[in-house]
Amino acid sequence: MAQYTRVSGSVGLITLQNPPVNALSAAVRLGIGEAVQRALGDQEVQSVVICGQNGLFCGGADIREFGKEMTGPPLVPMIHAIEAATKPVVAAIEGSALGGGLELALGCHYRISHCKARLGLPEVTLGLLPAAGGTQRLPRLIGVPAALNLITTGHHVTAAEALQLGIVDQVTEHNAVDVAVKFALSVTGKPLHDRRVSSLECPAAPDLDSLFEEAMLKVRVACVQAVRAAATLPYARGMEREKALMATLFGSGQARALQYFFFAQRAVGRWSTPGGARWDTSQPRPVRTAAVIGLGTMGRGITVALAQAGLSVVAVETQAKQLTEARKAVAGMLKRAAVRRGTTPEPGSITYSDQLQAAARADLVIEAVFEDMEVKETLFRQLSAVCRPDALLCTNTSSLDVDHLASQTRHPHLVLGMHFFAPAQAMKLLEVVYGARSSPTAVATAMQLGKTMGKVSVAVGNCRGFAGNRMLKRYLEQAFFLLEEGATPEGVDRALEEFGFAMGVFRMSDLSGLDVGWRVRKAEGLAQSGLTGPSARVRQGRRYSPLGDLLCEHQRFGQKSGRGWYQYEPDPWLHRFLEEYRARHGLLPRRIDQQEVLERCLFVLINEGFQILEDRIVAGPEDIDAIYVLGYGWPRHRGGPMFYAHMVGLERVAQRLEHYHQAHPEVPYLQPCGLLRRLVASGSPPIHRWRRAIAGPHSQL
Ligand SMILES: CC(C)(COP(=O)(O)OP(=O)(O)OC[C@H]1O[C@@H](n2cnc3c(N)ncnc32)[C@H](O)[C@@H]1OP(=O)(O)O)[C@@H](O)C(=O)NCCC(=O)NCCSC(=O)C[C@@H](O)CCCCCCCCCCCCC(=O)O
Repeated sequence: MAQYTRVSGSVGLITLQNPPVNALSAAVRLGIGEAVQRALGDQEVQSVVICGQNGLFCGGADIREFGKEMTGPPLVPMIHAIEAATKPVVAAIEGSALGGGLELALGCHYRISHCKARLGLPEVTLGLLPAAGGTQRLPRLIGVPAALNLITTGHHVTAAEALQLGIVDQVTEHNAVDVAVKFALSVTGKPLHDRRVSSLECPAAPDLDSLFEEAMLKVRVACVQAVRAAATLPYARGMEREKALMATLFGSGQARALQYFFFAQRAVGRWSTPGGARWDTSQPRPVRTAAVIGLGTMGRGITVALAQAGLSVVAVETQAKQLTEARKAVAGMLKRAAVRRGTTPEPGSITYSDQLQAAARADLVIEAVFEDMEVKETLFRQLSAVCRPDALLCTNTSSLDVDHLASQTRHPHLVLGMHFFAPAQAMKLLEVVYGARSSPTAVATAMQLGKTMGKVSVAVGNCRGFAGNRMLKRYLEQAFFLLEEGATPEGVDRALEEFGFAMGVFRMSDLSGLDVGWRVRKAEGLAQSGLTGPSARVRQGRRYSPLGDLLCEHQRFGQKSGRGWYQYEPDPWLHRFLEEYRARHGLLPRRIDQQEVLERCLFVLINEGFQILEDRIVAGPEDIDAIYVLGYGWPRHRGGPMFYAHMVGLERVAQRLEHYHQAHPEVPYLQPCGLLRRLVASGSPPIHRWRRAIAGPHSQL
């Protein structure tokens, strides 16, 4: 797992070999330790170079080993042995040096980096801290302020930035290993004491105390405490502190959730459908030219996302005024993004037209017109006539029936949903919605295109609301019911925000606009005005809350109209309105605590997630978790709704749902769904076994 060779006569070359990212697994650590001993014991060898195979230095500790019993030699003494070596050791950094990978490089006496490499200590994003000396060596090398920034944010830096900060000694455009070998020859025999980072004094910085106090407020407390130890304690005591702090983090729920989510985001790429199509047997088609139809907010964002991914984009809008505004808005978005990245915008890849005919030569078309079935039906018929027969026709609908739209075209196997989240140029999530007739190639092509745009694409079956909005509906309804029963928007939002959501459900609803859901409910025949008496709160045989509809009837559409669930000016209207509403319907308000808010809103959403798994709308719990963390603001440090259910315990989730169902029998989906009950009955297997437990006719449940 680490190859040792001698090159250029006197340089021992140690190559980490653990594809795909040369993570520091037990075997790699063992291999490095043995290779270092060999190099130091070899009389012919005067200096050593450490590199990674396949152009990537090292992605850090092997995260898959966390949570299991540690085997193999530990990392910290191995890095100490490298630093203590009496022959110069040079790290040749290509690709990435992250986490333990950078800590290994910091233990070397010199670091040479390829110009395209990225370096960083991202442990904090996994709920950990850099505990292989990272919190002690980096501040000694680049000073406390810069080290604190890198360690507490987990940000990666480019090779040029690393050179400026003093993390690396040289940056090259050539083969970094060749350059490092030459460099190693040139430093043979030079004194090493000043090159051992652990022996350096932390550079003095003014007002360190207030810097630490300020950083403490930004929550990465363990990281800050570890770096403070570097600034105030001798190296050996700092290392003890680093280890003790890491031990408190290691088994924490947050660390487990963040590490789970790291792999979940990657697992969704290995998609499959109940029809048997799979990521590894389906070939994506190349997409060079894409057309976007409809240049409202979503269409503009999608145009930018496609252009930034290097595609030629044909942007079509039939209304002249909207087209002119869109052209300006897109140019502005591209300019701002280029300024942020320090590049120049390339608007040349976008052509604009007011004619659908302009989409005729596109490989793939994404429509983002008004969310109305009739409008979209007509458009799909037109696209089917105008576009190439092999063009993929995609809809950005957030809830309409993809199969129905496919049936309007001549080639239904080439029709898909590509559900972007606003703002489309920035949000990481893409739901790729396959219909009953979508071909595996079509799914693979849309999934690949999402990846090219830098998104996490999740394959989702066609159903009302797909995965994300279908679950959201249950969550929103519970929040409305809680208001009926005595809760306030502030109280519900507070509970959800303390749980970790960036925004509670009512604040989120105000931001996205209450009229959007109202329009959908009207189209579904749910929202009806003027109903009174008990029938006002029952629709289609189930409990229904018309509160959202009533707010819209009072022109309270959220932030866009200045008022929604909140008033953006002093106005006691909403609480009075709720009191009158409860009195009118004979509802006795009661005190609702935070636990009930969380259980009602979150467990019902989780229950719908289990139903979605059971319906085979998605292939596994990771899909739902990726959708909720990346698209709906579920706190990442809680791993996603399905991981949260696993952490809480399936039995408890099922029990609490049952409890609420007994209290509210008119809400059928509070009843634990079949899959959840079967998982509990089969002993609540851990989340990584659910996929297998659910799969196909051979289900173990
Ligand atoms: C490296 C990347 C930038 C590459 O990106 P790319 O897009 O090219 O590829 P993918 O991201 O798709 O990855 C490909 C593939 O590889 C898997 N993978 C990536 N990184 C790792 C990894 N580090 N470990 C394992 N597997 C990895 C990935 O999952 C993909 O496979 P899949 O099957 O899922 O498709 C990019 O991959 C990336 O950013 N990687 C993560 C980088 C990172 O976060 N590194 C930090 C790791 S944590 C770390 O290094 C900790 C160190 O500080 C050392 C700690 C020392 C511990 C000492 C402990 C002492 C304390 C005592 C504790 C007490 C214990 C007790 O009490 O029990």
